[in-house]
Amino acid sequence: MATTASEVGKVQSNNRKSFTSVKALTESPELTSLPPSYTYTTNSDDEIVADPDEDDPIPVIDYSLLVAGTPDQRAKTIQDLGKACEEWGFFMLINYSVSKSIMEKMVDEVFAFFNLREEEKQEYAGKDVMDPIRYGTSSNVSMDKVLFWRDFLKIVVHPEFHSPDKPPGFREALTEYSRRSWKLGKDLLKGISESLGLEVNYIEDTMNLDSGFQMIAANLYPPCPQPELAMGIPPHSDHGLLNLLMQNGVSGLQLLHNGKWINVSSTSSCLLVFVSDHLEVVSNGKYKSVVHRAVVSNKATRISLAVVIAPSLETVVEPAKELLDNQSNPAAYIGMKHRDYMQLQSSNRLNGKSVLDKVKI
Ligand SMILES: O=C(O)CCC(=O)C(=O)O
Ligand SMILES: [Fe+2]
Repeated sequence: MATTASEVGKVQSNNRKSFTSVKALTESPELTSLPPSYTYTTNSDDEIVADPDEDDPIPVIDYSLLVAGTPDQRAKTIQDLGKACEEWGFFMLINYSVSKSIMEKMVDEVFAFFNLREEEKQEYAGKDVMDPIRYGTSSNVSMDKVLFWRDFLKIVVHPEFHSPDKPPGFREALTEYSRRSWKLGKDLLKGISESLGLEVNYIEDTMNLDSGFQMIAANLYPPCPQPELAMGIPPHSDHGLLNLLMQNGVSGLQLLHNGKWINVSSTSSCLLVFVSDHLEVVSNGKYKSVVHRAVVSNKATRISLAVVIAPSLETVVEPAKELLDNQSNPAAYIGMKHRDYMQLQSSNRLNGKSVLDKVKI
């Protein structure tokens, strides 16, 4: 009997839950059109997709001025940081302390992981959102009504470091990139604390970043035969405080900003920084986690690599008391343990800010 496209790449290994990766699907010669299970419908008639407006460009933050600028430069950068978090929930970071070679090495190793044989990758397949290493496809296969055109690898690297054993250079690249990006995230959170009028170490201390949760999420979006009918990741906001994203020079990210989907260009020389749900909670809604999605193309394979900088799993995340006032600024979110927030997210379909809405008062 002929193998159908949906069976391609389905590998049974060690009783783990196996699945068909998008990568395996695209390598099947039968694939000429999008399988119906991947057909995603948007209200595309109502949607506006645009490049950033010249009058309202995506904010750019210079990291070197934050950590090594004059007092005036640092003060101005903190102010810009606050404005970016408030108005966009997103900014591009330039002149940061992770070298291009470390980033390129990491992207190469991520490619090498996805290029392993399907059997080898499926060793890490499925199971629970709390698993330290998780290879998967779509978003949450047991919940998704439509499958998304994306394979992923998620790895928890702090407080305990984990890494797949293959490919051979992966662990070393991941060790270096995790360490550098964690430091970067903490430096940004110092500036963000100050931009809220809080002590420089406020977020670091109250979110228990000594045992904070850091996860690296690599996304692979292979070329898609009918990209206009498919979606890489549907609209969502991220858990955690910040998400630092790099990509391999192929575009696909869009942000929801003032009711429009804004294309984020593909430059690989900057890091893209997202305000995530827990920073929205801590700031009591002053800073907004940004809704974003990833669209796909039929030309090139896109890789993006997200670093989630988040409170320790046992931290109850709630609005900073120092920012609250019973009359003028009452708490707008209930407190919730980070671990419970993650579980809640995994039991919901990705859908805009639907998880954050559950902790809104
Ligand atoms: O691939 C992208 O540009 C977005 C990835 C993303 O939103 C995520 O990993 O949470
Ligand atoms: Fe995201």
